[in-house]
Amino acid sequence: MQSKNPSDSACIMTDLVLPGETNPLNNLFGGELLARMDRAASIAARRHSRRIVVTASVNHVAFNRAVPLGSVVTVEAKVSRTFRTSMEIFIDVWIEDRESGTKSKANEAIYTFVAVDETGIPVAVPTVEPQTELEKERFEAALRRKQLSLVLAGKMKPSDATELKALFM
Ligand SMILES: CC(=O)SCCNC(=O)CCNC(=O)[C@H](O)C(C)(C)COP(=O)(O)OP(=O)(O)OC[C@H]1O[C@@H](n2cnc3c(N)ncnc32)[C@H](O)[C@@H]1OP(=O)(O)O
Repeated sequence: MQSKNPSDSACIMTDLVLPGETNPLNNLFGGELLARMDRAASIAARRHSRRIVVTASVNHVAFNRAVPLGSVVTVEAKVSRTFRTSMEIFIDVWIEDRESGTKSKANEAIYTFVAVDETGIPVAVPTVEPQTELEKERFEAALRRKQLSLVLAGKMKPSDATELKALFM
């Protein structure tokens, strides 16, 4: 299977924050942002694998900044690393200043998707070749994050998490 670049499958979705999508403080509701990120990430995973993909895990979400009503929000999802059947997707969320048009980072998240066949059985995906410094950094740290996610899900024994153990030794 031929390796792909993260930019080959990147998904960039830009949309407004409307009144039905906000909390009592008139900021974007967290669940709405999670759904937008899930959609963008699933498109990137599907483009990369050209398969049916399912969300296996939400590994990390940081709601660092509130996103006010009326904001123009850009959700950018890229494959950061692949394993046999799973893909780690990194999502950056940006808000656009109305007057200057400058984009500033509001939030980020990391999701894991698995490619499956028509019966839901996991299938192999192409590898990814990071190109930029940021893509390389994210690629390098992804195995650690995968092991942490598997340990937290009870799917890996902490004693088998070699990359995690290496952090503390
Ligand atoms: C329930 C919902 O509605 S959630 C929203 C939509 N998502 C879904 O419906 C997915 C439901 N879940 C599933 O279908 C299955 O659990 C699957 C396909 C995600 C995984 O199936 P499993 O039988 O666990 O398969 P398997 O053990 O082979 O794991 C497949 C891959 O997922 C990875 N994986 C599974 N769980 C996790 C996790 N919590 N974190 C990180 N990776 C994980 C495995 O490490 C493996 O990766 P690899 O092949 O790249 O090494």
